[in-house]
Order: sequence, then structure tokens, then C-alpha cells
Amino acid sequence: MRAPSVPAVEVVDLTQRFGSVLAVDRISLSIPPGTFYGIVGPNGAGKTTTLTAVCGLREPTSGSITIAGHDLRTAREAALAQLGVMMDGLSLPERLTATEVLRYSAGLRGLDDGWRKRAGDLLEILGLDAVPRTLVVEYSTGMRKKINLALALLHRPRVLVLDEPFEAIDPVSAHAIEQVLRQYVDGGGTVVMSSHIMDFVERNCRRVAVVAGGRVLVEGPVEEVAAGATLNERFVDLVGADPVRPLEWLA
Ligand SMILES: Nc1ncnc2c1ncn2[C@@H]1O[C@H](COP(=O)(O)OP(=O)(O)OP(=O)(O)O)[C@@H](O)[C@H]1O
Repeated sequence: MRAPSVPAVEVVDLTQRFGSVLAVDRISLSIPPGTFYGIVGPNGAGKTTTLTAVCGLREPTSGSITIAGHDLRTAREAALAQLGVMMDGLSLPERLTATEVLRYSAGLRGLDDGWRKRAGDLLEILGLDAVPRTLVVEYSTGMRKKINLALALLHRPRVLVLDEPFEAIDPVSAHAIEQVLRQYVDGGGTVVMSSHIMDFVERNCRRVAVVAGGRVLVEGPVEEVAAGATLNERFVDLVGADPVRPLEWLA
């Protein structure tokens, strides 16, 4: 009998309070390796707060997180070494070009020379090779997302954590990123991402968690969660969208 594999990400009873706001309320998730995993939920549901804790960027109020078997609290370095992260708000070296940013990161991480080929491929696929002399400070929102994605992948992490990766990304780049993420998962990597793009989640994710009010409403294989409807329809059912009352001043 094969030993059960260690989850790529395991979150147990994660709770995050911000003063009187209970942003995450005992969320538990167990994400097997090689899974394309989606977290969906309305604005303010707790997705970013959950992913921020998974990346070790904020100490949660309570609960535990392990990455490929390494506890973020007790084996932080080993846990973080497994991760590639793309989240808004991570600072970038603003006065460097894309290639310089990747070289800088490769140096900090002590990567072997293989990073050069990967950097070239990533910049080409993400279209950043078209602006080789542009400094990060001059980048648009979408370009910043792309250089963050290249940074997240450069060291070939086992787990990729992406917070709304397609926000501000043009359709051609989104298509390219989708292919890259699929290849990454086909090669055994694990993607954990939040998204508001239900089509994308339905098309790519094997499992999904629907969160609202800091709790998991339902979790499982996408087709089971969708339960015969589209994921979007099921989402709206679950989070209980009210019809919008007529606004006479709009007429
Ligand atoms: N640093 C913070 N300080 C205080 N409250 C916060 C902080 N970060 C998030 N919150 C609150 O926690 C709750 C969850 O926010 P979070 O950003 O995790 O939601 P989200 O699901 O990612 O939403 P969105 O889809 O809008 O990005 C919200 O009520 C938000 O106002």
C-alpha cells in the first residue's frame, strides 16, 4: 500500500482577527500535492487574509499552517523555501529592469545558473521581453503582476500561492499565464489561488473552496461543488445574492 502523500498545504483552524473584525474564522483546508486549487468568495470573504497567512506574511491569531509537511511556525525557513508567492503589495526593487530584478532575486536565493534560461522563458511568455529597458517603477499594474509571477516561479517552488493573479492582466497575457500554470501543475506543482473569475476556476481547478464571512461554505472537487449548475450559479446561490432594487435616479 502506498503511504498517503503529505499535503502541499495544510491549514487547520486558521483564525485571523483585526480588532473587532473576525476576517478568518477557523478555516481548515488540506490541499494535496499536484492540485490546482481555487479559493473563491465575495469581496471581504477572507481570501487574501488566508493566503497572506499561508505565505507566512502575517502571523495568524490562531491555527496552524504546514507547507509540504513543514510547520510555518516551527520550521519557517523550510516551509517558505517551498513557496512561490504572487500577492499585491509585495515590494519590488523599483529602479531595476525585469531582467535585473530576476538576476537580483536569483542572487539572493543563491540559485544555480539555470535561472537564466528560466528568466528568459518567463519574460518572453509574459511579454516583458518587449520592454527590456523599462524600470519597474514605470510598470503598469498588469506588468507588475507579471514580474511578480516571474519572481514567484524563478526558483521552481513546489507550491505557488497566487492572490487574484488575473486582476489587471490583458486577455492575451491571461491566456499565456493559464498555459504556464497548467504546465506547472502537470509537472507536479501545486497552485493555490484566489480568483473572482469563475470560468477560469471551473476550467482549471481540480478543487475549490467557497468562502464567505471568513468561513468555508463548501469545499471539494469543482464539479461536486458546482452540483450540476455552473460554478458561477452555485456561487451566487451559496453567497445569497439579493436582487438589486430599482434606483429611480439611474433611469
Ligand atoms: N490589515 C487589515 N486590517 C483590518 N481589517 C482587515 C485587514 N485586512 C483585511 N481586513 C478585513 O478582513 C476581512 C477580509 O478581508 P480580505 O482582504 O481577506 O478579503 P478578500 O476575500 O480577499 O476580499 P476581496 O475579494 O475584496 O479581495 C474584510 O472585512 C477586511 O476589511
